[in-house]
Amino acid sequence: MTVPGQAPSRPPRVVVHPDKERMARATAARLITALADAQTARGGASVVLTGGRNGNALLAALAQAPGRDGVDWSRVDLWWGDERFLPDGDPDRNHTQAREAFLDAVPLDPARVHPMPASDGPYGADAASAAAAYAAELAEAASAGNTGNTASAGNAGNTAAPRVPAFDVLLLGLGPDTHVASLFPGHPAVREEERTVVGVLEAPKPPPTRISLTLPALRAAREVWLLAAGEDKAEAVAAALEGADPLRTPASGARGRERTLWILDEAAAARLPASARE
Ligand SMILES: O=C(O)[C@H](O)[C@@H](O)[C@H](O)[C@H](O)COP(=O)(O)O
Repeated sequence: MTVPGQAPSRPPRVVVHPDKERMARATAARLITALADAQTARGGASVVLTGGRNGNALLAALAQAPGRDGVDWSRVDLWWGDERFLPDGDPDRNHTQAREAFLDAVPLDPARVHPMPASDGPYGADAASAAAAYAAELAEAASAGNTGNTASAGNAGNTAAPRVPAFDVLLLGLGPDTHVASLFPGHPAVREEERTVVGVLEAPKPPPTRISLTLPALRAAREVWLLAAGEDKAEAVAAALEGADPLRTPASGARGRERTLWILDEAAAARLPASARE
């Protein structure tokens, strides 16, 4: 039995594209189809965006995609899996980069765009309070059921567990150290089982202060798509797909309730056995 909020037993699937440009274009088409299907089934759709080069390349491809009007963007909720805790508009913020790549290209409903707080916002430099505020925003959306579906996150069986929407698609980039979102190997955030969003201090990837969804929150998504391109990711991809301990290999703990999809280019797939590919 699959317990909401816990890793399901269905194994991840792997798709490999010839190079990172074609990977971005194909993933944009795949995302358009997934969101249009979600809208047909449930009225709205929700997607969790990721920072990093592959996440931004996907958004740029989405802005250019011929089929993008197949989605009613005014009925899409956009969330973020993590954020670099910097002032609003800082060029290194994931929100700023997403805005430049995509957000201004489609008719989104501003009320359904949910950036994580900035370090010059109401919580000042207090990343923990900013994270708690984002957790509250997620919980409110979950209880309002604004995507028509919600899921528990946190300790299974605990009815007081925090909740997040059952995101239709949650996107994650992959670090060479196997981090996803801002969950770095061995860091306290990767051990979090109760809270859905945490402040992350002393991250090994700059900037050091970040906000991140936790593994239980990531696992509330219907579908988790992990994006990796380049040979520097090949070892991390192989380790995560071998099912290594998520405390040391956070990517292996990122599973969707219905599907986990690894989307790779040839270079990132180089260390996988042929049997691991679709
Ligand atoms: O804000 C961030 O830095 C990220 O969300 C981070 O988890 C990123 O996705 C990976 O480090 C992969 O980044 P690349 O795609 O640039 O390799």
